[in-house]
Amino acid sequence: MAAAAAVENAVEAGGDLDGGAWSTVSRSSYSSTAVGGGVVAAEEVAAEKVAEVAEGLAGLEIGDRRLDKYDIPVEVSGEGVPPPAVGFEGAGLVEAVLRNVARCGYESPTPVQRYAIPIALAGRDLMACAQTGSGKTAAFCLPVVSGLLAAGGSGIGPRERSSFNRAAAKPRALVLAPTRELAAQINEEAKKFSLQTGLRVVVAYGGTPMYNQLRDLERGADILVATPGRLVDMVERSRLSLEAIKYLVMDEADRMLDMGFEPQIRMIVERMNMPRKPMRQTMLFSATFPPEIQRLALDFLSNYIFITVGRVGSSTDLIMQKVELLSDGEKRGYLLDLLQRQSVGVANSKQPLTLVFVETKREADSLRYWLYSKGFPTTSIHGGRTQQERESALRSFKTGHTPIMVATDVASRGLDVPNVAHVINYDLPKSIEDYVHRIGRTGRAGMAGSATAFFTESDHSLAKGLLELMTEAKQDVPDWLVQYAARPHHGGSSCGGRARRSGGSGGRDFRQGSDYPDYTGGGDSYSRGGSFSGGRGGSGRGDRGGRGYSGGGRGDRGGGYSGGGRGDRGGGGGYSGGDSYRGSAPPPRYYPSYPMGTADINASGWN
Ligand SMILES: Nc1ncnc2c1ncn2[C@@H]1O[C@H](COP(=O)(O)OP(=O)(O)OP(=O)(O)O)[C@@H](O)[C@H]1O
Repeated sequence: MAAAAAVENAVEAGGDLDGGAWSTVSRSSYSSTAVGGGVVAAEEVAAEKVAEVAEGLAGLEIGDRRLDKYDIPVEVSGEGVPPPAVGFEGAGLVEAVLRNVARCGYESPTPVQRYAIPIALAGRDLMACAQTGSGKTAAFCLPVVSGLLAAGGSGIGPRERSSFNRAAAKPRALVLAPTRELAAQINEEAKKFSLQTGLRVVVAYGGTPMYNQLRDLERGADILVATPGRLVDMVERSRLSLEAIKYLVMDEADRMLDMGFEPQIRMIVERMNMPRKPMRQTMLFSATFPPEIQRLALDFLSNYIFITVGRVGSSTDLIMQKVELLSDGEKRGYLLDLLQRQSVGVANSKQPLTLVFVETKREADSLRYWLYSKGFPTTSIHGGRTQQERESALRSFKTGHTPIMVATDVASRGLDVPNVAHVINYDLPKSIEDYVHRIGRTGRAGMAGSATAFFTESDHSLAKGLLELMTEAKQDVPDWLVQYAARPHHGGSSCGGRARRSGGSGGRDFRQGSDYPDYTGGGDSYSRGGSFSGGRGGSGRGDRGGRGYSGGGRGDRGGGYSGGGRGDRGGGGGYSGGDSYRGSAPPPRYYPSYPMGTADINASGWN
């Protein structure tokens, strides 16, 4: 185990090395050990199931982009909604930004971009919910960059922030993200879209010395991308002022507003010197938006427009989802077999990029060493590693040096690693939202991907959510999952029933629920798309017909699903299905479990 760790450390240390670090343990030796070394009792696992999963993976056309897969219904609600853009040229972006869009090779906008860009350029607040990998980053970056350029000038000239006077930097746009890696990634994207515009994009996140980031800020910042903790620190040291903020964006907004981050977000937005909400423009983006979070977000938004691409929290059908019923004792053997089989038939027995999610930091390390000892080049990313180790691990994974990465939820949101072929939920997450984000690390930007979940008895409370999600994404659902979903479950920490509320009242914008008193009910609400025609009740799914799935066109949003209940949350309910809030009592707050099973957000690695 120690030897494996030493080897991997050497690899990670040289994540971007040429073959140097690898000369100690060659890739081919891994492969041959892996293939020949199926020492763990493969007979303990259902071999034919493994073969089926591996086969499915082999059949994926990973290199074949299908951006049309995102052409699914878009619903927009709110007052005075600007019409969607047809192409980037007609979206109202300034010329310099259009040039950068072309440099990125984007030919046409994805649906969330088509709708969000004109709304953002019109100066409207926005809550946008679109599937993982569907281009939300550009959907907020492009209008922000364009808007800043159109407004002219730079927020702060370098002279004002020389290291002599140490005046606080005053960015005009702030993008908040929950993890350091995601902040770094958004920073890179924003830089691409700001190329040759004169705008400066600066990033600030924890885990690294502040000194360099402060130096960078002092040189001027038009757009600041930050994690909340580091941002608060910089403001408190008077090195950063939020008084000039015109644009506030929260990426992974439901995570930013959940119990872990909400206090920091409130401090940043409400108690520092940021302009009040009608004076700034606020935009929230995520692939999932539980209604209780939508409600909470009202504090930050002003007369906003709500966009949803597909259903709130849905997953793209670019991802082939499988779920396997296992006992805890079977997991390792099954995983090993799966990994061995997925490299069979691939040139040099090379492993496709595979992300394995586990629940704890400890399990991440343990599994990483174990896989290493079995001959698989594996790295890990979790909050217990130093930032340098985390970045090195991510690099090593991206470049394929260690094509298997064991991760906790620190890697579940936002990370855009091209060509991740397979996401394995070795441990299922506590909530279906986290599941949606995790599997969304594959099947991005129109590429196909595969996701396998190891379901054990203790995941019972997630069954209903999984069933609904997989059914909606037109996946094959095993009978045992249907049975689990039908059985009542008690207690447990999962919130599987929470997330997959179907639109009992038909609306996904929670303002359309009957208990939202301030909403006039007016405004423009319309939907586009329509590829949901036919629903799912019929074709091949009749076996579940008696289970309350109404199917049938778009009515499937409102009908069949019973909602899942909130009993597991102890609050006793209030939700009766649908995204609308129906209880008369104040809503229970959304208290998700922390990614690493700790209540300390810093220790968890989320910031
Ligand atoms: N219009 C476009 N044409 C082609 N590729 C695009 C377009 N817009 C975005 N992409 C690419 O799609 C990939 C996914 O985009 P992005 O990371 O913004 O997704 P996302 O919706 O934020 O996902 P997540 O919910 O996981 O954070 C990126 O590699 C990005 O470069």
